[in-house]
Amino acid sequence: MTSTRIKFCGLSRPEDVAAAAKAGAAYVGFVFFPKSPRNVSIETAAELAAEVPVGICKVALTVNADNELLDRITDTVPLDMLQLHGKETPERVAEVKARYGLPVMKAVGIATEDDLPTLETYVSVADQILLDAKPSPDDDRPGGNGVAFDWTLIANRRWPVPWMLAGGLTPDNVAEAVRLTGARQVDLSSGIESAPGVKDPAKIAALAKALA
Ligand SMILES: O=C(O)c1ccccc1N[C@@H]1O[C@H](COP(=O)(O)O)[C@@H](O)[C@H]1O
Repeated sequence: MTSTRIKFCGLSRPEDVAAAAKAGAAYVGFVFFPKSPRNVSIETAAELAAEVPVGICKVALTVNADNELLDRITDTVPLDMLQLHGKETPERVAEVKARYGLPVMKAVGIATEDDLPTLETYVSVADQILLDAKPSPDDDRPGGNGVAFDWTLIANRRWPVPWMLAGGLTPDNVAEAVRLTGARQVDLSSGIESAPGVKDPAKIAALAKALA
């Protein structure tokens, strides 16, 4: 069993949940963002969440969600964490955390050294931070694009809250990413798919093997 904690994100079918659990998932993520090929309805997410074994953290990923959407999600889906993957400010992160009483993970896009100070603005309000590749202006979603950032930018950097590495990770590159960055947690979505939005059980198993 790997010591690296894995988040399998963008699950949309019961068999995805089963494959992630079998591979030793620490977290599973459900995407609530209509522009994503991984978008699930609140009802589907509730059904999937009910299948998640005890001990695996169930995460709802939203992008600039308002309270009305977050109310509906949290009223219906049994969750353990909220992942904010948009342009939410530190004040909004604090507001969401207080309103829902759930741990919050804030995603921050990284492209160059200049993006690193942004991380510091969230460490006092977020329970975890997630370092993802910064989307390009042409991307119609802020994550799940299968793009990696330059991992050497964060080699030997540490933050006072738990953090997760994301962006373009695959079974083929995840071990090197962990070695270079020292990440103890990784988050994958498109790298474990056979087509956009379709999780591949063989890639999920290969990912776990790559970190074993
Ligand atoms: O997965 C999506 O479609 C998505 C949509 C909007 C925001 C974030 C999204 N995914 C998250 O992005 C990172 C990196 O994904 P990938 O492995 O490069 O495909 C990860 O945290 C996903 O959960």
